[in-house]
Amino acid sequence: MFWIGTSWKMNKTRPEAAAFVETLFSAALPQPPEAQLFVVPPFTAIETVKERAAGLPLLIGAQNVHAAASGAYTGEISVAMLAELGCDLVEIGHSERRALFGETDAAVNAKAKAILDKGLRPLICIGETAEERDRGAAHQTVLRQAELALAGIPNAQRQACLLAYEPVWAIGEGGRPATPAAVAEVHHGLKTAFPECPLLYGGSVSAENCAALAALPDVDGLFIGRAAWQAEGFLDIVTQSLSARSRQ
Ligand SMILES: O=C(CO)[C@H](O)COP(=O)(O)O
Repeated sequence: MFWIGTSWKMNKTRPEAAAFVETLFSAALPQPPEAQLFVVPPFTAIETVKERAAGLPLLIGAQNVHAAASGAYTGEISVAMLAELGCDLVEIGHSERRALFGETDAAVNAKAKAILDKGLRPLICIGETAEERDRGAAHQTVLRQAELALAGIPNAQRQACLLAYEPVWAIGEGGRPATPAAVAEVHHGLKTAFPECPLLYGGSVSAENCAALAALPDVDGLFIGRAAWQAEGFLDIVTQSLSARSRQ
């Protein structure tokens, strides 16, 4: 199955989220087992997306969670609260959360376990910085991050864990897209070490490079930011990626 999703980061009001979903109804969306589509709205739009997307083959995620079940954690949200909203998956370990909000590998591991305990899927982001790549430590960095994120999680449960390789230098406006060759190399190493986990690529995925990335043998999905924030862009990438895979 090929996974294709987008995180909206801190973008979209509820009307904007509803409009995105409305556009998806005008397309014939692929379904499992061919593909699994997902969107990861900000917390405030999750319920809107869930309600408006009823009947669509679309999973809904959240962008963060606290590992504790409840308690005095002002500003935080538990897995049970996300499950109650109908979330299917929770993104953790994104480089922006690691760099801007101090999310550690230990926190990612605790969150992954809490997410799995409630029957949701963790979407675990990993990726090396430009400095780590330049000194030849890209493989070592992502293998360490994945190992720490999955520590103590048995193989049977790892199948529910999505890994997203997102090199930090490839993310966002200032990012430079990773070449398919660079993605293939890192994905091969990760797939060899963690064969149970579906492995997605993210970081400047676009209409221009999605087909080449989707065609790579160790890429089980694409995790898209800016290029999929408009529904038309998302649908274009879905169509191109799946037809690239069908040509393999
Ligand atoms: O999280 C991401 C995908 O949703 C990632 O940060 C990539 O963002 P993009 O570079 O804007 O595609």
